[in-house]
Amino acid sequence: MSRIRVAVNGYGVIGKRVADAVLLQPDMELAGTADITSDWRIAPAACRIPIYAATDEAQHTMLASGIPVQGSLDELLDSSDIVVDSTPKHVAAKNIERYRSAGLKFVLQGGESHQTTGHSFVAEANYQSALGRESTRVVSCNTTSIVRVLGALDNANLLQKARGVLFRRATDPWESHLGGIMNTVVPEDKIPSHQGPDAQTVMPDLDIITIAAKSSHTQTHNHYWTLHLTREASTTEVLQALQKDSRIAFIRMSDGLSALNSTVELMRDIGRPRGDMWEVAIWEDLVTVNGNEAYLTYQVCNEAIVVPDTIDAIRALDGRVEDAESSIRITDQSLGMRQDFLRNRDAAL
Ligand SMILES: NC(=O)c1ccc[n+]([C@@H]2O[C@H](COP(=O)([O-])OP(=O)(O)OC[C@H]3O[C@@H](n4cnc5c(N)ncnc54)[C@H](O)[C@@H]3O)[C@@H](O)[C@H]2O)c1
Repeated sequence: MSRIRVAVNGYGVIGKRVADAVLLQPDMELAGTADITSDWRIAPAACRIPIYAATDEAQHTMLASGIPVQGSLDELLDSSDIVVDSTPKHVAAKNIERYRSAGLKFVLQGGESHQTTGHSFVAEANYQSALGRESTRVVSCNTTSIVRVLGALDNANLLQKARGVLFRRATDPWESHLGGIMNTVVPEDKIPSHQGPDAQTVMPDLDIITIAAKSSHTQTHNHYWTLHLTREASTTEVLQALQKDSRIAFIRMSDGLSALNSTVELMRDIGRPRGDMWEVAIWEDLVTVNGNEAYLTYQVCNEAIVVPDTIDAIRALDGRVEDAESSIRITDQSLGMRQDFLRNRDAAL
C-alpha cells in the first residue's frame, strides 16, 4: 500500500506537532511543511523536514535567513495527497479553493467554522462519516476533550445531559510575552459558551451547556462537569465507561498530581515530546457519583490533544483504513499514548 503523502501548511503550535506525528505513522509520509516565518520557529525544522514558502515574500525572507526552501506552497501541494491546514484562525478558510484546484483533500483545524468543510471530526465519535470525504475539520482542543469524555459515557448509555464550566489557559506558552491576561479571570461574554454547540457539530443529540472563562495561566485547560445520568450508577460503572476510550487517561490527587502544573511537569518527566499530553486526563479519585448525578474534572493539553485526531482525520479522508478502531490503534501506538502515566491501567481499577 502506498503511503499517504501529507503536506502541513502552517508550522505553528499545532502544525509542528502534526508534522512530527505524521513522521511516526507507518502509512504516511511528510511531503513537507509551508509557513511564512523565517526565524527560530521554522529554522530547527529545516534539517529534518522539507520546508516550503507559503508566499513569494516568505520565500525571499526564508532564503535571506538561510532556510533551505524547497519551493512554493503550490509545489508542495503538487507533490501531496492530503494537506493539513494549521494556519491561524480564518486564514485556512481562504486556502480552500487553492486546495480544491490542486485536487487535494484537506483537513482544517478548530479555528475554522463547521461550515467550511460541512463535517467536524473527533475520531472516536465519527471517523466513519469522514471516510473518503474531500475534507473535514478537527474540532478545537476543548471540544475534542468534551466529545471524548461525554461520548464515552453516551456509548455506555449513561449520559442524559451535561453541564460544564471550562477554565481556559490565557494564551499559548510560547507567545505569552505578547499577550494574555494577568491576575484575573475573564468570563466569556455569553452562555452557553461556544464549546457546547461545537460539540454538537459532532454529537448532534448531546444535551450540553458550557460556561467558560479565561484564566491567567498558560498551563493547559481545566473542565468541571456535572453530569445527569440516565439512571442511578456507581462510581465504578462511570469509570469503566470512561476507560473504554483509549484516549482518556487517569491521574490521581493521591499520586501528588494536585494541579495543572504537576501534570505538565509529569509529561516532561516521562519524556513526552514538547511535554505533550495527547490524552484528556481525568482525576480518577475525584470522580464522584451521587445517585443519577456524576461530577468530574479533567485537564486538556490544548497544544497536543487534537494531534491524534488530525492523524486519524487524514486516514479517514484517504479512505483505505475503513474503521475507527484500526486507525486509532495505529495512531495511539505510534505516539505511545497511555491511559495511565504511572502504573499499569489494568491494575488501577
Ligand atoms: N493553539 C492551540 O492550543 C490550538 C488547539 C487546537 C486547535 N487550534 C487551532 O489550530 C489552528 C492553528 O493554531 P495554532 O495555535 O497552531 O496557530 P499558530 O499561530 O501557533 O501557528 C500558525 C502558523 O501558521 C503560520 N502562518 C500564518 N499565516 C500563514 C499563511 N498565510 N500561510 C502559511 N502559514 C501561515 C504562522 O507563521 C504560524 O507558524 C487554528 O485553527 C487554531 O484555532 C489551536
